Amino acid sequence: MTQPMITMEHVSKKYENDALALDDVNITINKGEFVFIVGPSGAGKSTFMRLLLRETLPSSGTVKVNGYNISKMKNKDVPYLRRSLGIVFQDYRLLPNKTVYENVAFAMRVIEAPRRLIQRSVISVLDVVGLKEKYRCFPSQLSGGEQQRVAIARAIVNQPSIVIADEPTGNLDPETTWGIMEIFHRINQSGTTIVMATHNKDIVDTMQRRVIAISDGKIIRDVAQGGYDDEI
Ligand SMILES: Nc1ncnc2c1ncn2[C@@H]1O[C@H](COP(=O)(O)OP(=O)(O)OP(=O)(O)O)[C@@H](O)[C@H]1O
Repeated sequence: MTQPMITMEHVSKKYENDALALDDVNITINKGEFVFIVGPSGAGKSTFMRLLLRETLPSSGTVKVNGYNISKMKNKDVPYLRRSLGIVFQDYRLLPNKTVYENVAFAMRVIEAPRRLIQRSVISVLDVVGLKEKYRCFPSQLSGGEQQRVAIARAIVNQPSIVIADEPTGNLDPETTWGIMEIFHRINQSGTTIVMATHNKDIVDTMQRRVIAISDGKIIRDVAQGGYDDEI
């Protein structure tokens, strides 16, 4: 049974300087999909991702994420939307003065999860990303790939139904990139929807998942299974 997690209907986004970043975008992303958002620099990928997080609002059209209508929802509900999403950035964004354990636990403390549940969940997700042994380390003691794995653990610890990743392997070497993609693959296998913006042709070509290509703010290709730029 298909269950829409993200829908965009006739979505356009014009910034104050009149730049048209998205132009009549229509898409549906269903539960369990793994979707790559690709396109050249300036195409509108980041704008697309920021709309999902409600970091910006559409100029027209309707964006729905996890049952929330991005334009109509109340400000007080924005934290609930964001907590229902796991978010991974290119630059990890870990808290430098907290340990690996504390960085991940923090995401559960803010929702006031019980202490026992926090302990159990943090250890479990650190195991998923292969960093259980490093729980006492600080981010500065880890490699870039390890830091990104902590960021992924933090993103999934509250069991989000959607993980949104903006260029998550952008700072990593090819070998480390594959380790990270393997983790995203496993998270997706467990039923979590994944939306990932990337410039990395190699990973898109190899993974053969849904590809949505944006150029000049328009969707120019949307294939259920494909590579970075085949058919263009
Ligand atoms: N805050 C903003 N104010 C004004 N214009 C913006 C803003 N953010 C993006 N734009 C413009 O909107 C268009 C799309 O930008 P966007 O950042 O979404 O592209 P992108 O595909 O993510 O690019 P990149 O791959 O380089 O990150 C560009 O023309 C950009 O200059």
